[in-house]
Amino acid sequence: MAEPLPAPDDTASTRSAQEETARVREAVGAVARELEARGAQAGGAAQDVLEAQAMMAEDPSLEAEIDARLAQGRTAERAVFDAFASFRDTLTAMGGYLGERAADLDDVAQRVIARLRGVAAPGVPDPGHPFILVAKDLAPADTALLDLDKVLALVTTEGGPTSHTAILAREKSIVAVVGVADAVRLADGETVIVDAAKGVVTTEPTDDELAQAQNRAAARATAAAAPLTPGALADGTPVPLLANLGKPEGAAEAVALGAEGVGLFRTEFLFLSSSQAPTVEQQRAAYTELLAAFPGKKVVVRVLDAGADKPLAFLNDAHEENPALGLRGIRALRASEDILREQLTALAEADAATSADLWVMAPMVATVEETEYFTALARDYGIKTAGVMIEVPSSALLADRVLARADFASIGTNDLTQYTMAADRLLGSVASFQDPWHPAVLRLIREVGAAGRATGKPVGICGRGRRRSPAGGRPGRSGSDESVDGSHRPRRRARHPPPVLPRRRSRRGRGSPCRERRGIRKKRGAGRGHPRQHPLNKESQQ
Ligand SMILES: C=C(OP(=O)(O)O)C(=O)O
Ligand SMILES: [Mg+2]
Repeated sequence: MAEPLPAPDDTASTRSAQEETARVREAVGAVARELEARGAQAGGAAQDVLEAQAMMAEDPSLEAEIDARLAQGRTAERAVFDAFASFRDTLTAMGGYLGERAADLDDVAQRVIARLRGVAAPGVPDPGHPFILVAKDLAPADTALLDLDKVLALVTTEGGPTSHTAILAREKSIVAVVGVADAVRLADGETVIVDAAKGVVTTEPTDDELAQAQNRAAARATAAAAPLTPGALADGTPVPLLANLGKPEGAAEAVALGAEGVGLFRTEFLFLSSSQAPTVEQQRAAYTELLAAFPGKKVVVRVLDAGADKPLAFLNDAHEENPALGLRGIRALRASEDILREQLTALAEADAATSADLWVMAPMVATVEETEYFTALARDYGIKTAGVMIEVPSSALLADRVLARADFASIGTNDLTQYTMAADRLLGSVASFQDPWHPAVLRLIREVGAAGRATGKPVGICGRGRRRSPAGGRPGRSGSDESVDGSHRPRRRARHPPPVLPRRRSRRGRGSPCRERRGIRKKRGAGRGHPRQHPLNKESQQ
């Protein structure tokens, strides 16, 4: 990636405001179309991200900001530069997920300015051989179309867990470690090992370390190419690998990757992209498509989990200071029971039309009483297997009593960690607390496991925390309910919000090769300048 373009001079334009406006419109339109085209080429989450960037480029508020500057006699380049910078500051001040969108805005501005100047937009360099790309951050448009034969791994000095670089790297299984501030000291041509599983970049590796890294990468490549077998622990204990899906379209890929069923199907996608609840018919069609892909297999569907990171105006438009502690999940559904009843109707109808083994569960259940409420209602609608998610410490602590009423439980480690550690899962500044391997979280999980054993009820795990064990990214080796699909990445919901008045969005898609805010091992003072490439061996993900 080339250096960012120099800031345009702040001198008065020699063109008329109308001429400059026309130039800006042309450049912005061209950049937006190019981003859309790149998105269409990349598909998946990248498409959503790039379409969101295209929307950013053409945001009316931004246009007004640019026009105001043009009216003051600024050049098109300077007006774009300043208007985008002002938007960037707004987003940065908001922090967290939105703060991390600021980098996306920079990329759009750079592209528009490059267009206005008639030069190429900054992009990924091509040194003509495989290399490790070290950059401040990478534009989604570049991450989405990275040539993975050339780019062995990616290290960024900026960006957090919810940066688009991180999200897209996960989707493309790019070995990546983001937020490594010390990486500015890496020098061109230096050999390093990028270990995304540990989140560590090792400089000056010894021959032994290099050999070990190469062996691990080779072992993972072999595992990835091995025939699919049912999920099992190393000692042979069977643990079915169940997919984690956010749309029925992900089912075919999950099956191809060895999914033995579905451990979590998030139904939000049907709701979050529209201003009103989908009809029973629409829902039935979606659920039928999903269930039809898994004949005879277990498919766990979660009823709508709205609120907090997945706001739904038609369900709850009240302002809440702490939405994660507010009317969300089963609480919100209970307050709008007709929506829950319709969803259960559609699920029961889809179940009747297919031969999958449908299990239905409620999100954010905090009490025994809520368990009773949901399971009774679900059974009224003919749902044969009704359970709850354990993602609030109270239900983990009462798991024996919860499981006495439910047919099964599924531990949602994302929220269970958030609530146990009192750390907003969307907030980059407390991301280090979002560790499902924390002993406090593990203790709660042990409670639930013990309750499952005592009651003879199945207990699964459907959160997507950081995996520690090397699973080779191969579903059949994972031995857990980890996702093999990842369709609940950013594209899991409506289009990305424009930069003004954005909506909070959840981040998902963890358990990936990408690691955040990690360090450099064996630092050494090397020259500055970025980005740099490092021909080297690739240390693969977990
Ligand atoms: C699976 C979970 O639910 P979500 O991530 O959708 O909140 C969880 O909380 O672990
Ligand atoms: Mg949850």
